Amino acid sequence: MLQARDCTSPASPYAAEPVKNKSWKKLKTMVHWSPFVVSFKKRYPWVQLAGHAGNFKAGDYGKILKKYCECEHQCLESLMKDSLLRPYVPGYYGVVDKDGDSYNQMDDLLSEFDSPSIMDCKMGVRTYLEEELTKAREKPKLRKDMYEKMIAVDPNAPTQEEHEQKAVLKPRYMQWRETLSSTATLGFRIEGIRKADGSCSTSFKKTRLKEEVMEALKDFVDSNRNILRNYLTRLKELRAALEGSEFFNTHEVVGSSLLFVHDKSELAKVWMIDFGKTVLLPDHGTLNHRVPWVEGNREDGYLWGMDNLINIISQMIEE
Ligand SMILES: O=P(O)(O)O[C@H]1[C@H](O)[C@@H](OP(=O)(O)O)[C@H](OP(=O)(O)O)[C@@H](OP(=O)(O)O)[C@H]1O
Ligand SMILES: Nc1ncnc2c1ncn2[C@@H]1O[C@H](COP(=O)(O)OP(=O)(O)O)[C@@H](O)[C@H]1O
Repeated sequence: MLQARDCTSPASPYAAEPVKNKSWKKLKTMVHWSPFVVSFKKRYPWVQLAGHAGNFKAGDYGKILKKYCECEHQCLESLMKDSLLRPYVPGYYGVVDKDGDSYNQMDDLLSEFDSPSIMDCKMGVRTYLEEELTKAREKPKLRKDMYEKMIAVDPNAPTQEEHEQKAVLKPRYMQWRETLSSTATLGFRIEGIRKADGSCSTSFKKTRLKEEVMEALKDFVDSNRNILRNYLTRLKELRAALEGSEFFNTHEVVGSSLLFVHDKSELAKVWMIDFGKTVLLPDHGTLNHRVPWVEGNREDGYLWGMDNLINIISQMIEE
């Protein structure tokens, strides 16, 4: 597991000067935090565990700004009207313009915690939209960056042809990531963890087996069963809310994460985040979220992943 020294910094919503990142460039290997909290009474480092670099800035008190995405804006607006799911997503406060860019303003989920430990779990069996598959067939776009990311993990993963092209197609890369991790077999994967002691890791790309996931979760909560119990209660409540939610039943939820946050008071909560690839189904369609995906049915395996996550945590509590 990577230690804090392996995690690069800074670039934070609270940094006095934005770091000159190639914005939109992926951040995956970075966990950044900064002590430059300007708009908060209580000073705490803000952590971005995954996602696109340069995507976040500080918002009003207790709020953050995430680079505007129309899809996410629409979802968050609908979610604010979904009484069942609203408690499980960051409160949304509309679009804000800052320094020439537009942002979605939402609650900072870390603000109620004292030195929080954080985990990002990407939900579902599929991490790309069906339309990305169609696009890749109609207009194949070779991705050198994804080839580079692939060989960094496993130099033998690309095919002969991919080696020659030094590039791969996006769905191929995404599927490879799904089968390498627990996405394909458990319906969720750990993307990153930052613990209260400052240690952080995004090295879960090969965390695939149930036992490996359990090991990572155990380390995340420092073997504290009370915290696990609190997470379990929250996850079960969230699952019940999802099953009854109009929004959830009518949307394909892809690439969305559960953000786990706890602190030493044993307060432990989970929220749904990242709705950049969550889309309303056409023609009043609905999804079951548990049946296997076959191209065309748009199933995402979200609830199947949730069931597995709940079972794993239950087993950890019993053991
Ligand atoms: O995690 P790694 O292996 O770095 O791969 C990333 C993630 O899957 C991103 O999903 P997420 O944003 O949910 O983390 C995805 O962004 P999209 O959401 O745009 O599909 C990136 O696609 P590109 O942005 O096309 O590079 C892809 O390169
Ligand atoms: N509302 C929030 N409150 C606190 N942290 C957040 C919030 N939204 C996102 N984050 C942090 O930022 C990371 C990336 O968020 P995400 O929405 O997945 O970005 P992207 O769309 O760039 O993938 C998460 O793993 C989490 O650490």
